[in-house]
Amino acid sequence: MPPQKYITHARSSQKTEFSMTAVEEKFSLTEVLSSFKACLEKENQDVLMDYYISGWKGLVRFMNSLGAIFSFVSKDAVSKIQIMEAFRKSSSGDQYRSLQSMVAYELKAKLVDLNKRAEHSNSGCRTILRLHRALRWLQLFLEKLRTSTENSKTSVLCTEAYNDSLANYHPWIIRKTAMVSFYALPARNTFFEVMNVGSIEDVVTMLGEAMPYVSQVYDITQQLYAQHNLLDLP
Ligand SMILES: CCCCCCCC/C=C\CCCCCCCC(=O)N[C@@H](COP(=O)(O)O)[C@H](O)/C=C/CCCCCCCCCCCCC
Repeated sequence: MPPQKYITHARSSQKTEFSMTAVEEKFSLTEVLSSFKACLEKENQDVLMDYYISGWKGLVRFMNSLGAIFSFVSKDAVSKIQIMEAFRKSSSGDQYRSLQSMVAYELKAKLVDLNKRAEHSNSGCRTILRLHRALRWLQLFLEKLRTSTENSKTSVLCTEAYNDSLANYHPWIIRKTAMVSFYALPARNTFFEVMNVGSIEDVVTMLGEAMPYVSQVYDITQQLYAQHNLLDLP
């Protein structure tokens, strides 16, 4: 259950195209981020796959509401989500209950291509690594938004977050395409509106409360992958 303060204030009179789409789809960033809190199993700090996937699905819904220009990004995220859902539904689904159980299972069964993509080109470990890197971008971007000022440009915040995270893993052509698409991002105030959380102050409060959970999921995953030398999977 999301914490009490995470109350969504559905807005009835949004004016922009971005806002209308988000309202129609009932997107609330609060709910999406609460999936990342739910990921964390209390007893042993395992990261639960179903909530992890659910968090990503919510983010993709949000991204789709930003317009077709971001479809190249959401298509890639969707295909990775689908790979993980297929593993979860497969006969080995229980092994994919958490990121920890997935790593243990795939490594033991030699289901991960460690040096070159070959027989197991879409392993769970590799697929989650791509989403994990993107989670770092999200963490940086939302923190920048949280601490931004009225004059901050979302395209600049997004570019900075991208350059400090995902860009390090993308070839030139993807980096250029991503940079161009960032200019199409809505302005800061519109962004805050489409989050569907409430006033700017409410958004800042919500992000301050929710981001530590996203960071915890990121840190635990990073440690897990580092421990097993999986941070550079091809
Ligand atoms: C109100 C604030 C809320 C923000 C919500 C943001 C919603 C974000 C949703 C999804 C984030 C992007 C997920 C992208 C996954 C990228 C994984 C990746 O790196 N894939 C590449 C490598 O995969 P393989 O080829 O090795 O299988 C792949 O090549 C990438 C292709 C697509 C380009 C990705 C560009 C990433 C830009 C990220 C910024 C998105 C900006 C959206 C702004 C809201």
